[in-house]
Amino acid sequence: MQQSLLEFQQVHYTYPGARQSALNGLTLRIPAQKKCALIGQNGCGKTTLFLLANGLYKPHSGNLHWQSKPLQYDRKSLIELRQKVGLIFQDPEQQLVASTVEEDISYGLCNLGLPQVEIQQRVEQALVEFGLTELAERPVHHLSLGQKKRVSIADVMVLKPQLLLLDEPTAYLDRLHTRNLMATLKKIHASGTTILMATHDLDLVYRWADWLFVMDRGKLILEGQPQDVFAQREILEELQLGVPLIYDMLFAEGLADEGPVLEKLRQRILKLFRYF
Ligand SMILES: Nc1ncnc2c1ncn2[C@@H]1O[C@H](COP(=O)(O)OP(=O)(O)OP(=O)(O)O)[C@@H](O)[C@H]1O
Repeated sequence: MQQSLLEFQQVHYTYPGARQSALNGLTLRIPAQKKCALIGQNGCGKTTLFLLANGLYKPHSGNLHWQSKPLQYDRKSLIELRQKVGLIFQDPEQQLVASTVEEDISYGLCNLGLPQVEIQQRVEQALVEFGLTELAERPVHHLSLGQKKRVSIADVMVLKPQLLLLDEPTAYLDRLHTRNLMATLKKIHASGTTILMATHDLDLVYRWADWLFVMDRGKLILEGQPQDVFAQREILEELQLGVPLIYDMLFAEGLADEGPVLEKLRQRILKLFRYF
């Protein structure tokens, strides 16, 4: 069995004052080294899962394990956990805290109390890696959304997390910025980081992910390789999620069971989107 980084076991979480649970017995393992996608209707609990994954919230019942060890919620353990699990919010405004790009990227490192020389080195490296050198002195509120997104990724990646969580990272991004973001994620994954991305873009899931989770009403409903999950069209239609365009076309042409046809098309699509 593949090693898991983070595991949810029968996790329940209900927001204060809410009548229904946001997570309702969620059991899910995030496999190490994978590019995982998480899909589900609005309100099914994706963001809540992320907030529990990096210890911002604590389960009301059930457990979370990091590399088979139960999460601890004392201050020191949470600081350690947040170094290992980086969370990028959908809206970068929620994440940017300092006045300039450079200060923003150094913020998390300063909180760790690292020596100034190391902070400087890591910030400079992150500025180069994420194409932000020319924006280093710029006030963060003067940046475009795509640039803010890059800064928010740099803020998290400078801490060298093992697991990167992205909540709808392509929301509000145009085609060019989506492409740039996916190229950045490719590099991040190649450097050994496991990624879990929540998204509503099924075509992107099909092209990018190598493992897919489907949630409904606070629970995991399906998981597997995207092609196996998307083949379960009836369940996905029942959940009102649909399937990627390629599956829609194949089903319409009655070719969905033609494994070789599907594989040929898959290879063609992956070739067209090599940067993914
Ligand atoms: N701060 C909050 N207080 C009360 N209820 C909340 C709060 N945040 C989320 N919820 C509820 O918890 C449930 C899960 O919400 P969550 O944001 O995790 O869903 P999601 O799958 O991320 O949705 P989306 O796709 O719209 O981002 C929803 O019913 C939502 O209304």
